[in-house]
Amino acid sequence: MNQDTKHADRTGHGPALEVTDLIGGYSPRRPVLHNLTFDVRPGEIVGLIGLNGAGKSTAIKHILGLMQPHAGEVKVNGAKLDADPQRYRGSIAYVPESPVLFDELTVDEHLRLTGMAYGVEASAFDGRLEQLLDEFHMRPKRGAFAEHLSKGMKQKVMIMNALMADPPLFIIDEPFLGLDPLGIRSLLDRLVEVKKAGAAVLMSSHILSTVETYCDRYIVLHHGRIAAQGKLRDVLQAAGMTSGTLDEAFFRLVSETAGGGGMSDGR
Ligand SMILES: Nc1ncnc2c1ncn2[C@@H]1O[C@H](COP(=O)(O)OP(=O)(O)OP(=O)(O)O)[C@@H](O)[C@H]1O
Repeated sequence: MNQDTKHADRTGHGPALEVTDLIGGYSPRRPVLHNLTFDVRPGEIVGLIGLNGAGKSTAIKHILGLMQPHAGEVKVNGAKLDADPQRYRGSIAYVPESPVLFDELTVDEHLRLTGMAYGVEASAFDGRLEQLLDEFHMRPKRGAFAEHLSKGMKQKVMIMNALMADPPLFIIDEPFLGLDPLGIRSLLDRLVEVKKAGAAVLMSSHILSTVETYCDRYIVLHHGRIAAQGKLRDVLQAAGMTSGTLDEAFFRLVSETAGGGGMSDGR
């Protein structure tokens, strides 16, 4: 199958991720997320941005199915978690902010485990493994136990696992922490590739210049609400600006004294 149509065929024509009126948080009496509605479609990278404590990780935990919505719903690849957990979970690869690896497994073994968990065919596995080892400069470490890797190398293994799984939806939380400049470049190059191949990517990051350059749309979370979403012009408009950078618009939106926090649902 042609790379360009592969993910689109797997996901049909609907969004890879659909979040509707999501209210959520850690206690039903004190919701952290208030009526979040957004989607991520095949072939796009969407940036999720917000200050510390805005609710980005909480939103991601709801999307991953680690937390139950108080109200509203999340669909991945057209499926709700309770209705079709296999399709839901099998459609997501998640790269967390802090790497989570098995200390006693090697780099190769992690990738093999991921390949098996996501049903990667043996014929595709070897090619992907060799390519990832080269792209992330991890060939010399392929036999090393995870506990003997540096912090950035551990993060690279998490990213390589996600790329090995090659799912319709990538959820990536602050991926640049700890990565060296070559690692950041490799990741960004690959995100552009997977997007072109029809995957959907939701990426949370505080590096707004990179988010602006690489993301097709943005979601600005502020105090658990969507303060703006859409393309740069939509975010600028929500911030009361007609031109400027994402960074400038973001600053206006989240700075209480500047009268930020206006709502917009532009696409
Ligand atoms: N385990 C938890 N139990 C209770 N409240 C939590 C828990 N984790 C986070 N919170 C609260 O939820 C709110 C949103 O936090 P969240 O971790 O989603 O923010 P974030 O946007 O990911 O921030 P950061 O940029 O710092 O990672 C904060 O008020 C935080 O204190």
